Amino acid sequence: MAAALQATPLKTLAFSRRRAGGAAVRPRQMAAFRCSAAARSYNITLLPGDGIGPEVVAVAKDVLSLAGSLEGVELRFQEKLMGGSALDATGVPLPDETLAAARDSDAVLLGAIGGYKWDNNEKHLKPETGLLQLRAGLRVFANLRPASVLPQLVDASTLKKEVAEGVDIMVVRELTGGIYFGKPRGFGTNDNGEETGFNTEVYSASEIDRIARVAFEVARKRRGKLCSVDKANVLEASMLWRRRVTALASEFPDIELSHMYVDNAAMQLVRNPKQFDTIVTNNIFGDILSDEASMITGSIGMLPSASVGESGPGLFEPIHGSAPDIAGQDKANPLATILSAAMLLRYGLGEENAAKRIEAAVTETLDQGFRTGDIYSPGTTLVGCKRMGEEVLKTVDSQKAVAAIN
Ligand SMILES: NC(=O)c1ccc[n+]([C@@H]2O[C@H](COP(=O)([O-])OP(=O)(O)OC[C@H]3O[C@@H](n4cnc5c(N)ncnc54)[C@H](O)[C@@H]3O)[C@@H](O)[C@H]2O)c1
Ligand SMILES: CC(C)[C@H](C(=O)O)[C@@H](O)C(=O)O
Ligand SMILES: [Mg+2]
Repeated sequence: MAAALQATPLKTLAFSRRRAGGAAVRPRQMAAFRCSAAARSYNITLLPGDGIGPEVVAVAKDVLSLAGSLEGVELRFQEKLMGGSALDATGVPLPDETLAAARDSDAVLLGAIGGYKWDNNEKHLKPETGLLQLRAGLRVFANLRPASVLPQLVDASTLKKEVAEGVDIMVVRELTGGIYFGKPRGFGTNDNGEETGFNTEVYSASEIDRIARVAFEVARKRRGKLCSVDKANVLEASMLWRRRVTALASEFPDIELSHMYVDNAAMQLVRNPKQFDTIVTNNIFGDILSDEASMITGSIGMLPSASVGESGPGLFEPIHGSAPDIAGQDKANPLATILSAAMLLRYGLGEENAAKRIEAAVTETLDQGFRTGDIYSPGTTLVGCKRMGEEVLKTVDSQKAVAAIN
């Protein structure tokens, strides 16, 4: 396992805006092989999805493309159906063709899926089921969700300035196990003849070990603190989780490991978020806590994510959903998707300089005062999704972006 980790981007996962840079990044071996003939060139599968997904992916694609070309990287894009739009066109939320294209590419950028129209579909015909199938199909078990409060956005946080300022958390969420995938699940009838619905939270020791190892490695490249979040006072799956994580700690003596129950963690995140560095947790707790952490940073529209496995392409997506309430109105904040594109370059392709260009362009655009509605505060300039994208595009080649590389 340790050897396998070294041959993959997992070894390099240590995203922190403050500490970004300098880390040796190994691109996918296949990607490196493919690009040996020409300059560096990669195949990217775009899955715009539903709602605001196509709006934010269109903007992020342009930024990704420009940052790549400025660094001598050719990115070839192919767009595939996914989620509700795939259901409408093909009858399934993840067509075989989409999964095959994703598997065969060097990295995948997803917008978001879902919407009112499909909310009452049967489970196998839900857009969300397609997303779970995609994550499982790509075997991307480690989901990194960085929540950092940028100085420009302290005022957008719902927390007091002194609480939010300087927060820099990495949530490492297990993504292909737990209650999302456990069996048995379904609907039934109890002894009273009443209808029931049930799911199973189940983790094997090896599933826990592999995500915990990733988290220890991530913590090692950050501030050396790892908090494992569980519900070991009640749930057997969490009891095993805590035992395995504790046992692994002896391999990482330099990491300060702590454990916290998830209900307390939810409370501590808004009481004193600065106490956290790296958090490792299961699939469902990670889903919930990362949405909560996103609000500390100002908006869910700011949080990117990277999902990676032991081999194969990574999946990069904002943590937010399809936001049907604002879809089609050019109101969505594209920065989470743009920052996901930066994670794609760094962790998916090993193109650190292009990633830094994008991150610098985002901070520069915020410095210039441009804000979408979700992060707006008085004195700043309110813009829509497209305009925000244009402003970021203009700064990908700015002096600040170039300085970020050198
Ligand atoms: N990865 C995904 O594709 C994903 C993630 C979460 C939810 N979903 C799906 O999305 C649909 C809507 O779910 P939801 O409403 O619970 O969550 P959501 O994240 O779509 O929206 C929650 C709130 O945040 C706002 N918001 C989200 N992203 C934003 C952005 N980029 N800019 C500005 N505001 C933003 C929305 O307007 C809404 O008020 C559901 O079908 C759900 O299953 C998909
Ligand atoms: C849409 C849903 C399946 C998904 C999840 O629960 O993982 C979403 O909430 C997310 O955070 O990516
Ligand atoms: Mg979620």
